[in-house]
Amino acid sequence: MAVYTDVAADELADFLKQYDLGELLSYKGIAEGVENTNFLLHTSKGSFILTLYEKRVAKNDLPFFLALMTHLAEHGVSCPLPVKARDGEALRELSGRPAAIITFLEGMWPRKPNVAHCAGVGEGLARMHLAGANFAVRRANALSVAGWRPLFDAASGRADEVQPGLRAFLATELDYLSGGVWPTDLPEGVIHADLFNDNVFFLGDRLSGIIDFTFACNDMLAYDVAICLNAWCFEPDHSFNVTKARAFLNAYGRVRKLSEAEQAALPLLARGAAIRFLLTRLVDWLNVPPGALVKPKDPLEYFRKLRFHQSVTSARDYGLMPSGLVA
Ligand SMILES: Nc1ncnc2c1ncn2[C@@H]1O[C@H](COP(=O)(O)OP(=O)(O)OP(=O)(O)O)[C@@H](O)[C@H]1O
Ligand SMILES: N[C@@H](CCO)C(=O)O
Repeated sequence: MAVYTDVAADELADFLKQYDLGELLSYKGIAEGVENTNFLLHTSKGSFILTLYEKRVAKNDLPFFLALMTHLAEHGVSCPLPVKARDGEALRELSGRPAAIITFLEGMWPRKPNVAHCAGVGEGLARMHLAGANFAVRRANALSVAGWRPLFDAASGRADEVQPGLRAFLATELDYLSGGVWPTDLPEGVIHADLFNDNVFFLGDRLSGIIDFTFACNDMLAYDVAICLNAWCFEPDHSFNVTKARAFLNAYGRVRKLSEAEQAALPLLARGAAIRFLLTRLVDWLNVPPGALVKPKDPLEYFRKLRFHQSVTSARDYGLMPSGLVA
């Protein structure tokens, strides 16, 4: 459970006086997520999510995230809307942390994603990419190639405690990916950058909402596709499910066609996406804050995914046909 920062009831009731959200009826820490502290609030005006932004989120970036959610919601993406306080500002401070309240979305994230969920997320991701096209604020991706080396440096000394040989494996892969192969000329835009199954809500098989924009940034759109291939198209035993990948990529391509260059870059982008999550998970695994109610995620899941992508020779291995995406 990710509650790094506790908030007392009277402190929260005081905080809510800045809003027009009625009386606080109840609140509780949310038993999911690893990055930030989240509370579910019930007030006399409805249900809301209160987020206290923690370690990996830079305060300067928060206006970007909040403005992006507002922009996307106004352009047809089902995502939370930041709630403004009476002074017109959504970004505030609580318990010494930057904090914001956002609207509550109905739905459940799929614990066992099926092919229909993968198609839903493909369509939803592409729609989000199109809706973000005219968003004017920019934020660089702090967790792209240049951001991986510091993570490696932070974790490498103890990487072999997690798995013998992991340090050397990561060093070799990092040298390869940062040695000039990483694409620089693919179409860019606003990407979610963390669209895992716990960040996509469904009602049945229908996508009902996308949450958690705290890694959103400007980067290659196809990199977001590669992140989703990693997050959605493997089975619990870590085997790649090409049926899910094909459903995901086809659904994406029906809304926004991937160019030939984007398709060709997918195996490399998928390797980059895999090492990014392997590294952040490794750092978190080795550094659980004392007393924090959080269950760190398994870094070795991404070691296995990375090994798979290293064996991929073309996007055909992801179920793509050379003639294009639309089946
Ligand atoms: N707008 C929302 N509507 C409904 N539930 C929400 C909303 N935002 C967050 N939640 C709930 O809170 C949980 C954690 O939220 P979130 O994924 O944003 O946490 P995080 O720690 O910031 O992220 P993560 O670890 O996924 O990067 C979600 O799984 C969901 O149950
Ligand atoms: N989605 C990330 C955690 C939040 O960044 C992971 O599964 O490693």
